[in-house]
Amino acid sequence: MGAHEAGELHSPGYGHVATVPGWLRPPDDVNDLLPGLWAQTVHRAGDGVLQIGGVSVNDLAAEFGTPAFVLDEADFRSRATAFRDAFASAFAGVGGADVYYAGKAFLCTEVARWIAEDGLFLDTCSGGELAVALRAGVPPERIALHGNNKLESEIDRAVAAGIGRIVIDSMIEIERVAAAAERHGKVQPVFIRVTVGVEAHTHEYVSTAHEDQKFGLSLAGGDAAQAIAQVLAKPSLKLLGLHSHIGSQIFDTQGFEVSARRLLGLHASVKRDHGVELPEIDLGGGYGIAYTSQHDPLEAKLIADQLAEIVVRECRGLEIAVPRVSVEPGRAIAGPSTFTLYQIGTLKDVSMDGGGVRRYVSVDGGMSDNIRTALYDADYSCTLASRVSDAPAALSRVVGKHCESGDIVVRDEFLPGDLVPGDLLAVPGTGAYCRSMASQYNHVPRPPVVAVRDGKARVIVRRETEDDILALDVF
Ligand SMILES: Cc1ncc(COP(=O)(O)O)c(C=O)c1O
Ligand SMILES: N[C@@H](CCCC[NH3+])C(=O)O
Repeated sequence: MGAHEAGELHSPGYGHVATVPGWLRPPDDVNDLLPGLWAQTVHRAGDGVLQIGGVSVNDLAAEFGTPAFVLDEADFRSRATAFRDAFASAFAGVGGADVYYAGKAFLCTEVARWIAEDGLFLDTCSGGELAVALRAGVPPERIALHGNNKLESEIDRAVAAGIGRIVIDSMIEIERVAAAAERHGKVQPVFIRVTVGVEAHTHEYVSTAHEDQKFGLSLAGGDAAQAIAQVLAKPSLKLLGLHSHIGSQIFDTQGFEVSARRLLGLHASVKRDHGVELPEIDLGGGYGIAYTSQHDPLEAKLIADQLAEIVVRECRGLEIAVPRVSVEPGRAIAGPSTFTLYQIGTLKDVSMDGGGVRRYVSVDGGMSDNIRTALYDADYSCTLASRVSDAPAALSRVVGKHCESGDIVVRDEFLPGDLVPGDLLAVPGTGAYCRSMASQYNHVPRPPVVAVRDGKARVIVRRETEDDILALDVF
């Protein structure tokens, strides 16, 4: 099957004509797994059935039901340790570096344990995430707390637990954290989140360092400098460093370079203006992953080496010592580790406005387990997982079971033309910001997370039940 003109594609054998993105091409073999999108152990076994961690998806569906998030433990942990090692080696001999896994991407007690066992740190951004981290036994000094509106109760709990850093996000919060530290008779280590004025090349909703948004204290407007002076004047706070996170799903280091340069400039001014050499700096997370063939992510080693080069060069120019650097990758560790396993319920060929027919493949989940397509126009890909097929590919749209026409999981994909109800579909790259952003919309219970390793599967987040949902109602 050859490539067609961008924009209009014909699905041989089915007469489907559909407008699709220019980058989408019919595959040579519809059973092929696109490289770079799947967790490391995923492949088709001899019988054609998708396997992960040595377990067949048909067995997983039979034992755990669908929809389910299926997580390759070895993949998750090897990405985490790859970041740990890449940053340790890139910053060895200069200031050193720490990797904070951003738990907002996906967090549960078991994952928090892996993070601690594997020698990473953990970035939390709510009382709930902090509770998971503490229950998992993550050493408090290895935990960070973020958030633009941390509740006083969250601040209190974090200070009481002795967490390693609270990232201050507003002037008001300086007083709140200082008061909590005084109450507990402690000196709380803090960072200040700085808005460095960078327009990250990503979706507006996940871009976080331009001026007109809710996070951080402005560098250009002088709020950051004012916050630094106020924090330094508080005996119950210890300013460890400055923080910047420019956004998420970013593929080039340009934005990080501008951000690091501005942050280090401010860092140097603290020494000049206050005579204080801050020991650390935090460059945030945001490294992109591949959801489709159009994405080309950077390897952890390349990211670490490039950031080290930028930081060392800037520090040399500013004639300051290289501070200890931390980064906060979430998506790049969790995202590729997981696919969502769905069962097909209905199939429908629908006439399109401009002529032609589009095949709608409805699955047993949808926008309640993956809101990213509706929220950010995110692109995903998918494959028939429970068998192989030699039927010609049909241009298809995978949709959920919710009460909205925007309930789309995979906007455009070539799937075998002979799909039937009961077939299983797998959508890769759903380890980050899918389970963590899941809802109970339409009272659809949230799927479990099943971790697979060395031929064994176990539930690490159980499936929600209708009883869980009913139990919330007071009547
Ligand atoms: C402060 C902070 N750190 C880290 C992250 C993790 O980002 P990502 O999952 O894109 O690496 C985020 C989310 O964008 C964030 O807001
Ligand atoms: N939830 C976003 C990322 C937000 C990152 C958190 N600051 C996404 O799915 O892309």
